Amino acid sequence: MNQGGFLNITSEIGKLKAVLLHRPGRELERLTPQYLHELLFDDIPWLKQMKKEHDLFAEAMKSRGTTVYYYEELLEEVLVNREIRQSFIGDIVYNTNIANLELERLIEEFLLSKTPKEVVEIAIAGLHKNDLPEVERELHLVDYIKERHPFYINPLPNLYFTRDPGTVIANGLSINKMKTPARDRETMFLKYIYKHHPTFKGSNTPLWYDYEESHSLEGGDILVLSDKVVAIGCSERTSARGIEVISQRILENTNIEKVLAIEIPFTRAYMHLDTVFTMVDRDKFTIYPGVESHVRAYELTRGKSTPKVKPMDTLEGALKSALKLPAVKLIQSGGGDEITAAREQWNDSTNTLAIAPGVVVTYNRNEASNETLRREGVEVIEIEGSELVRGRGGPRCMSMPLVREDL
Ligand SMILES: NC(=O)NCCC[C@H](N)C(=O)O
Repeated sequence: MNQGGFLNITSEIGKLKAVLLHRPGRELERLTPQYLHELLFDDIPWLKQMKKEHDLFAEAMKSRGTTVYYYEELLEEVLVNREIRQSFIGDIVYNTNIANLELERLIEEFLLSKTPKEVVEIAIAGLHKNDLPEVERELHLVDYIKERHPFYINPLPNLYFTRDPGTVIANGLSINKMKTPARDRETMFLKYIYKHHPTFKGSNTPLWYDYEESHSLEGGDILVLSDKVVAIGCSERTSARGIEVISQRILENTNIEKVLAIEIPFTRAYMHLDTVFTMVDRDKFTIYPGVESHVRAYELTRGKSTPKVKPMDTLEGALKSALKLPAVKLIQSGGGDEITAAREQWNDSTNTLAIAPGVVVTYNRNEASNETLRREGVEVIEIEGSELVRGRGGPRCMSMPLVREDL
């Protein structure tokens, strides 16, 4: 069924051929202590170092044959067309909640005077109130009340976690519905790329989910385990109904026969399934031991209008049965020490990115977890992540695979 189109993801571990990234930019320099929580950060990274680390991350993939695409370049190419640019600017302004038509018009005019590159930059880094040229206008109540908020357009510091707004499943794309307002606008960019970029558009690229739907679904929760099985975490960010809706669609329209819904504790430290559990080889997974006993798995199969649900006894049993494997290995992160495991999980030890079967990219700081993976026969490519990690995501979070070789 996977024919035509550019996108193809039929596993978590097939050789990675193309990936979508975002190189951290000026949006990170707009984080202040006051807005950290709202913008889903716990700390303020150093951008210059972050960029170096991100470039080395991209290089690690390129040197193994992966083509790297960047959000800002694709968007810029799309926005060269004036009509599309106008519509994009209209959508950005509409989504700002400025609630003042005159001001909205001024911002729209300001953005229309910018080049496609500048528009992309503002769309991602935000528009500080000081950046809009002063014009005489009557002040409305909303101007006074919202006066202290520094931005007309909020920055999107989480965009470098490209995993979350979009997910390729089989030959189609899910443009996800983000749970929090801080990340809402990220998904709109993907819609423009999907609709208008020559590499991505095409009638044979189905859309499995749309950000305009009502139930949250984030990419960090979606793991394409094989051409027949997808796992979706039910988490702080991804709703049970969102899982049902997308599952029924992929069960009806692809070769996928089962979706494993994996319930994890709803808490910030484990915001998505991939912060505690990732696939590293055909029958190997890494898992944060602190979460193992709290995880519940449900097997979903195609139903009439919504999937049939079967609760499973254990995660291990559910994986074995769905993947039709005689055994699976759950590799515990942290090298068997409870404190080390918790510390390293906070720094994304279990957020591995497989770039081929049994070959993963991880942060070098998670020494015990990396060592454990190696002992289990996994090749570990370490990258520096002292600044990148401050946004609370690892190599898997920072990548949106577009094309993998089938296994
Ligand atoms: N897949 C992931 O777990 N992504 C990490 C997202 C971190 C970001 N600061 C967030 O809270 O959404």
